[in-house]
Amino acid sequence: MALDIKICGVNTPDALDAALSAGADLVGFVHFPRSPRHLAVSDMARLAGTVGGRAAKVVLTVDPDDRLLRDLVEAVAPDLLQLHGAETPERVAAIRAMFGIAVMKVLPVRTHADLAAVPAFAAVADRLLFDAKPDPGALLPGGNGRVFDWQVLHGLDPGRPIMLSGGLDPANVAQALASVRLDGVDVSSGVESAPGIKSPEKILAFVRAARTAPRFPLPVEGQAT
Ligand SMILES: O=C(O)c1ccccc1N[C@@H]1O[C@H](COP(=O)(O)O)[C@@H](O)[C@H]1O
Repeated sequence: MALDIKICGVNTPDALDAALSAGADLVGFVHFPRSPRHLAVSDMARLAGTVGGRAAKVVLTVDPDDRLLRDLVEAVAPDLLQLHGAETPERVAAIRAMFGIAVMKVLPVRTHADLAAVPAFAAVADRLLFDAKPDPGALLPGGNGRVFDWQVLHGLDPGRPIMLSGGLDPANVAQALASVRLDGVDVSSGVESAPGIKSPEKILAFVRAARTAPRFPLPVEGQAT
């Protein structure tokens, strides 16, 4: 499967240009007022309206109510809804049914025990995104630049595309892709020069590093492919 590369927290035309010209497959727009990447519905609609089919549009929300989702869906016409809160499998299924839009559920991970809910979410979500679990009381549920032990995902096969996020950057994304089987990678703070300020150079370096990385499982030396 081709690798999906998502640049998230895109909040300006320059950041969007950088992500699109670097060749990102998905661009993420955050609606979460505490985030330095937050976009109001109308600002998101304006920015997302310029994507023009060059990448999939992802709207990120945290425990959204139906009203907010309806406003975002009408204004932005996303290709994918990223649910980054404590949404239950029942809520994920309801949102998917209500809007008829693919849903990516985020699962926060620190240890193997955090994967217990994978089958329940795999049954209702189109994709799963594994992100580093934030510390209790953290201001943001994601976008914290924290890495978790990728080996926790080793051997995981939920029957849905798997994306990885959490502290990825141009320097470590190749290592992540070599470590476990992934269908996609997602980055926000690792391609910024300051919180909420995307760096075009880092975006390009991230996409290049991810595109050229050997992916798990790596070929065994001397073995025919
Ligand atoms: O980016 C944010 O501000 C954010 C706010 C609320 C929920 C999630 C958020 N970001 C997502 O978190 C992961 C990991 O980000 P990072 O690369 O470690 O900075 C990613 O999916 C972001 O889109």
